[in-house]
Amino acid sequence: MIRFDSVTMTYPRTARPALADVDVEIVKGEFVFLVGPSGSGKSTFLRLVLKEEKATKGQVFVAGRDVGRLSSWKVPALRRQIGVVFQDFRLLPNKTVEQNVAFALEVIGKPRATVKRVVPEVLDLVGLDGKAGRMPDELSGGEQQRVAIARAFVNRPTILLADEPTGNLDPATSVGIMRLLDRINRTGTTVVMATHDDDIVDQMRKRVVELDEGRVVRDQSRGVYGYSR
Ligand SMILES: Nc1ncnc2c1ncn2[C@@H]1O[C@H](COP(=O)(O)OP(=O)(O)OP(=O)(O)O)[C@@H](O)[C@H]1O
Repeated sequence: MIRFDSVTMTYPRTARPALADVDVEIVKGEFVFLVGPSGSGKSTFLRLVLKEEKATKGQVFVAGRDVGRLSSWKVPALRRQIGVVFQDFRLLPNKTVEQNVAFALEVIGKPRATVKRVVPEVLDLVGLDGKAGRMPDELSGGEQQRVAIARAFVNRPTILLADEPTGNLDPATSVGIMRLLDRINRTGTTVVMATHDDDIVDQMRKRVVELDEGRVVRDQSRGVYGYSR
């Protein structure tokens, strides 16, 4: 589903590569934690999957396509297959919960009848039925993250990328968010999550890929967080 073949990525005007000779293969339906110190390259890895950055050397394959060779007009179709969740939720503040989720479908031209049908389904899935009419600032952090996950998942992407999704949440709320990501993973969605949350990684026992200064230093199935931060 995602394959990095000897990928090196160096940002302009920097000396050290953000990713150096990375080889990783993630198959359909896997759940993978990306761990490593700040600046080790986790976000850069996710940006390469989305083609927000381009590999300096090597190849990145997503859903069977070499994204480096993908023409720019095909990038929206690539991104439609990928849901993304961030630490800071990134909801539209002046839209309701329901409108935030619906908007993700409207911008890709889904018919109104489809939007009407699937938005309540996904709000139910993330445990937010009854909150459809609320504004984001009327929700707790955990609820806001559920909206963000609903928005990322409403189009049923094949891949869900999460960049520190529990970074702003307390431990109990984080556990709820992880249960939800696990449930989404069990529907067959490949999940890749960058995190500093050692408790969560240790509890979930999923595959762990550890980066250090842009290199993969560990790739462990049913892994643990494994280093002190
Ligand atoms: N836009 C950019 N321009 C130049 N250098 C960058 C840019 N973005 C990231 N970097 C550098 O690339 C390296 C990897 O950064 P990245 O954000 O991928 O790390 P990270 O593991 O996600 O860190 P964190 O845990 O703090 O989010 C760092 O040295 C960082 O300074």
